[in-house]
Amino acid sequence: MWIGAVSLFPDMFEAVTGYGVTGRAIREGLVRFQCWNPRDFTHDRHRTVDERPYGGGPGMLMKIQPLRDAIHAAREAAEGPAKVVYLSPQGRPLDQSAVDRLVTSERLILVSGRYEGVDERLIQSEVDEEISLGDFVLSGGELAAMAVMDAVIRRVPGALGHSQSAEEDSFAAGLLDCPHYTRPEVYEGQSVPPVLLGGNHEEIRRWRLKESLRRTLERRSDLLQKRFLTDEESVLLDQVTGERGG
Ligand SMILES: Cc1cccc(C(=O)NCC2(NC(=O)c3cccc4nocc34)CCCC2)c1
Repeated sequence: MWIGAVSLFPDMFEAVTGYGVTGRAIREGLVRFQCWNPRDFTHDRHRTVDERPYGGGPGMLMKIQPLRDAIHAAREAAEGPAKVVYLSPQGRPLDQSAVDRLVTSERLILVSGRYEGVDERLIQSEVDEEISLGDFVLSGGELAAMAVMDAVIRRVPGALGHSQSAEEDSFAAGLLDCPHYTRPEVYEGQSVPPVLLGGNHEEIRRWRLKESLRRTLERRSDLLQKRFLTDEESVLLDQVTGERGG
């Protein structure tokens, strides 16, 4: 997989390219990453990347020409059709289904905004889709771009090696994760659920699934609305509902 980023702060991406599973996937060449800074595509002495908004108002917008030229440079380097994603609060909220869709595009170009954003005509002419990290104010799109990179790279076959995490399975299956426990057996007077100490793997699997369903019902019942339940999950959810006096 090839990922290009367009950002005024390329060094920020070290947080993903330099650490953990994502860092290793890039180091091992499973994923190739390159970043382009619009400032390198300016032609004036002050290397200007921002511009006043028509109609007045506070703040600045990103200048069209440096951004457009940086995106075109990324397209050229992609050496094939690339999906251009603009990270923006006006975008479709990022969720696992969006991640699973993005990972099918062999080449992604992630564009991060700064200042108050970018000219709408740049979005119309260059951007395939807008994605949002959530409904809050950020200083730039880079953290959103890195969240997309992390989630997408984890889904590249081979990136997780043998340590496919349990979280991966449960959330990818549309449920919240079950509670986890490790040593010591008693911590501040609280002990570990006995089933986890018993070594009966089928019982442990069912307990974890039931606790995932309980937690999802308690904290994110919206996730249950849009998820098909297997027979086993329906039975376990009924038990949970009964235990809640629901
Ligand atoms: C709710 C709301 C309404 C209006 C503006 C803003 C806001 O935060 N505007 C500032 C910018 N925000 C983001 O880029 C950004 C923010 C949040 C999630 C994101 N997911 O991707 C990119 C994201 C846009 C241009 C530069 C930074 C937020």
